[in-house]
Amino acid sequence: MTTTRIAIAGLGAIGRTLAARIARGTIPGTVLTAVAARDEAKAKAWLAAEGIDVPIVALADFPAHADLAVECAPAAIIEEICTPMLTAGKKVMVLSCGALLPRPHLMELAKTHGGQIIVPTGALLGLDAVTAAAEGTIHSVRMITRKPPKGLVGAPYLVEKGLDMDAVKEPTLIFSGTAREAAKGFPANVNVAVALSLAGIGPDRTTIDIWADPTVTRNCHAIEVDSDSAKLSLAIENIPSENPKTGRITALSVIAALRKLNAPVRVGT
Ligand SMILES: NC(=O)C1=CN([C@@H]2O[C@H](COP(=O)(O)OP(=O)(O)OC[C@H]3O[C@@H](n4cnc5c(N)ncnc54)[C@H](O)[C@@H]3O)[C@@H](O)[C@H]2O)C=CC1
Ligand SMILES: O=C([O-])CC(=O)C(=O)O
Repeated sequence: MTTTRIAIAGLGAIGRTLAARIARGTIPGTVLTAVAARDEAKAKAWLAAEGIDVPIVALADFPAHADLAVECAPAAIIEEICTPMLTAGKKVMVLSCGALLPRPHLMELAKTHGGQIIVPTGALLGLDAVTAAAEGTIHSVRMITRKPPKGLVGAPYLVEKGLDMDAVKEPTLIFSGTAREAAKGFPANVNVAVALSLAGIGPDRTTIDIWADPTVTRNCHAIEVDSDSAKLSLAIENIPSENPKTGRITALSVIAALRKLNAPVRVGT
């Protein structure tokens, strides 16, 4: 079996789950060869406590260590992670996929050097069926997201509009627009809408309503797709991880995607 050397950028809610699983050897065909962290001392202590023996390296040095980097860091540093790997013709699995929209040059870089940007299903569902439907004609894609107000705190859109999530006492529609606009206003909250748009009809035709809803404890996403091959009605209720903005299933989606890389049997598109 081929072995893919993996580097992880960001040891937060997603990165730590992922690092522990790969290092334990539970994903055949993968080996953890490097990590990058903002706080090196904290990362070193965590790696030691977990018994993970892997170097902490600069993002620029990832290509020397890995075939594939998993980006699970703040959206703002996507360039620092993707540029060296893609220039070296390597692969990057991107969780902060909303940050790809204003940076089409990263996709060009992948094309020019024979690298690849992989956007996993992440905290969503149904991208298999949406990509299949996109091979025919999709008429519309609509998403409705409901999150507990604390899962939205800090979003630039809320800051700009002066919306206080502590003051929300009943379900409140706080945003309605395209996936592209949502990615700008909520870069750490609705990467899922961008993944959906990239699978289907693009960020300017995919629409999303975002509700701050104190009656829910999970991050809930509902999707309606109308196409010439199928009508899809999908829903997922994500249990938040230690990061209230991020569903627990996100790291598991990355693990499932990594397992498929070199598996002798591969299920799903
Ligand atoms: N595509 C999807 O379905 C989903 C995407 N996400 C996105 O994935 C990303 C990661 O999410 P979480 O793990 O929950 O975030 P997190 O905030 O728990 O972890 C991010 C980590 O990156 C580290 N970091 C910051 N600057 C760094 C640097 N220069 N180099 C290396 N590490 C650095 C931080 O110290 C932190 O440990 C976020 O952008 C989030 O919005 C989250 C959930 C679903
Ligand atoms: O976990 C979720 O429900 C979705 C999320 O944070 C994102 O799309 O960035």
